Amino acid sequence: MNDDILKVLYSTAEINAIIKRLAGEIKRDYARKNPLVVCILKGAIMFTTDLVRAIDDYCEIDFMDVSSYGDATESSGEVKIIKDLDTSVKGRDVLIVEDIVDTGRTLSYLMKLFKTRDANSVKICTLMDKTERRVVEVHADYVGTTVPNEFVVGYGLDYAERYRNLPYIGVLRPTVYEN
Ligand SMILES: O=P(O)(O)OC[C@H]1O[C@H](OP(=O)(O)OP(=O)(O)O)[C@H](O)[C@@H]1O
Ligand code: HPA
Ligand SMILES: [Mg+2]
Repeated sequence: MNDDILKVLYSTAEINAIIKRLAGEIKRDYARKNPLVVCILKGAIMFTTDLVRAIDDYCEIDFMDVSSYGDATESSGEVKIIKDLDTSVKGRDVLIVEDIVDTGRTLSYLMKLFKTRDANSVKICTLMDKTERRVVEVHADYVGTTVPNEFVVGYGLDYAERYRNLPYIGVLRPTVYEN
């Protein structure tokens, strides 16, 4: 295990089991709807690629890159679009895929944006929900698991762009970011 990881919260096998359950729910709810799956870069990259393969049914995939954390463990509060979608969401059933809901600012911003762009429906699928940290109200339709108020990394999630490639989700040793 990486020395900077205090403890593993979810192993690869546990992540896969969560994804199988979520994919089943999504496949049932979106049957014949051809949803537009929107992966929020960069954190949701691993989750999205595994989720859409587990859904194994019609869907289109697009990517949007937004950022509010920079290299910090605290959100700046301001959401910036780094890369917008290539696809129009007008009339589409949009499923936003996120790795984690923390303060809720990113998803609250995206929900409003896609509604003003006249999506037919907008739902959220998040692998993790850190409910204790919520600042802005956000309802996620599909939630993999609720996580404690600790800074987690791996399986797409970073601290200062590191640890995204760990195949598990772990709690980062606070000494890594406190110094
Ligand atoms: O609920 P919030 O407080 O808005 O936090 C959640 C968001 O923060 C992280 O992304 P980040 O902006 O760090 O960019 P990244 O995905 O490229 O790491 C994470 O991937 C979510 O997108
Ligand atoms: O716990 C977290 N880890 C990594 N990125 C994050 N963005 C919001 N919360 C987190
Ligand atoms: Mg993100």
